[in-house]
Amino acid sequence: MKRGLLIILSGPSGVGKGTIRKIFSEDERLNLAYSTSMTTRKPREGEQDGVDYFFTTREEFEKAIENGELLEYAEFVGNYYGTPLKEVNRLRDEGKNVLLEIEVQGATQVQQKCPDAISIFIVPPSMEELERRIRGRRTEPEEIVQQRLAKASNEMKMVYQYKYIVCNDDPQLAAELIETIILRHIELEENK
Ligand SMILES: Nc1nc2c(ncn2[C@@H]2O[C@H](COP(=O)(O)OP(=O)(O)O)[C@@H](O)[C@H]2O)c(=O)[nH]1
Ligand SMILES: Nc1ncnc2c1ncn2[C@@H]1O[C@H](COP(=O)(O)OP(=O)(O)O)[C@@H](O)[C@H]1O
Repeated sequence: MKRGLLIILSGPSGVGKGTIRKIFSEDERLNLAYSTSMTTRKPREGEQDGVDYFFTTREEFEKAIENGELLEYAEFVGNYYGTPLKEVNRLRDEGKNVLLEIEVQGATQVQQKCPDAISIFIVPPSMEELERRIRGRRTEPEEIVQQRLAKASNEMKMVYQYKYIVCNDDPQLAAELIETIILRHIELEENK
C-alpha cells in the first residue's frame, strides 16, 4: 500500500482554516484523516477533548517534547500546540492522507523534516477583514485578540515558504481549490 500524503494547512489565526477544512474534509475522494493536536490552551465552549484537541497541561506537554513524541510544536500567544508524531505515522502507513492544521512556526518545522509535504497557506482578502473575523468569532478576550492580530502580519511574511496560496474570500471556493490541489497530488502519486 502507498503511504498517505502529508498536507499542511496554515495561515493566520481567524483566516478561516477551520471553516474551510470542515467543508473539504467531507469529500471522500480525498481520503483524509485530520491530525488532532495537543495543546495547553483551555477548551472553548463546545470543544471536545480528543476531537478538537488533546487538552493537556504544560508539564505533560513538556514531557512529550522531551520524549520526542511531537512531529512539531510551537508556542502561540502563551500556549503550546503540537502534532503527535505516532498518530501521523500510523495514519499515513494505513494509506490515509493526513491533514495538519497548524500555525506557521510549526509548518516550517514540518517542511524541514518532510520536504515532500504539500503546503497550503490561506490568506484573508484584507487585514481589516481578518480583524473582523477574529473579533466576530468572540472566542478570545480583547487582550488575546490584540496579540493574535499583532502576530498575523508577521505570519503573512512566511507566505513564500508555501507551495500553494489560497485566498479565503468565499470559503466554498477556497475549499474547492484545496480539493483540486489535493486530488491532483493523489493522481500524481498514483501514477508514480
Ligand atoms: N504548530 C502548531 N500549531 C497548531 C497546532 N494545532 C493548532 N495550531 C494552530 O495554533 C493557532 C491557535 O489555535 P487555536 O487557539 O485553536 O485558535 P484558532 O485556530 O485561531 O481557532 C492556530 O493557528 C492553529 O492552526 C499544532 O499541532 N501545531
Ligand atoms: N470566507 C469567509 N467569509 C466570512 N467569514 C468567514 C469566512 N471564513 C471563515 N469566516 C469566519 O471567520 C471566523 C474565523 O474562522 P475560523 O475557521 O475559526 O478561523 P481559523 O481556524 O483560521 O482560526 C469564524 O467566525 C468564521 O465563521
